Amino acid sequence: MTRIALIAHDDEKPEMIDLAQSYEATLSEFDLVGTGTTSKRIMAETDLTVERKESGPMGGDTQIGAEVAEGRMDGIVFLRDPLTAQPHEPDISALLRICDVHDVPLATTRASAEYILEGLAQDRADD
Ligand SMILES: O=C(CO)COP(=O)(O)O
Repeated sequence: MTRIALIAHDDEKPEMIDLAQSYEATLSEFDLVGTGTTSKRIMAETDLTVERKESGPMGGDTQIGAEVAEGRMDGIVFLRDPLTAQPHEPDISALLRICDVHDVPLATTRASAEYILEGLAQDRADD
């Protein structure tokens, strides 16, 4: 099953919720995983089930990066806050890097996320 990760920094969580609500039917066909607070918010505000990892600053990005390294992840939506420094910046950089290494689709904006979700849904329909 197509497995994707949903991650959003605090300022981007409203955008992530809006994306999850807009694409709820599509996302419901996927196996979803996310960082702690992002997952909790999505589950509170949609009917989606998201496997909860640790919160980002506590290692959630690293856990998701490990799944990328293991070849378990088909795509990542990571809505980053480009204007606020994060204490776990090394973890964030590592996640972006490991997606590059394994050529896993990674969206860091709403517009690119929509392309990835639609592309993965199309791949699924073609299977
Ligand atoms: O910090 C994050 C990603 O780097 C997101 O973590 P939360 O979803 O727990 O807020």
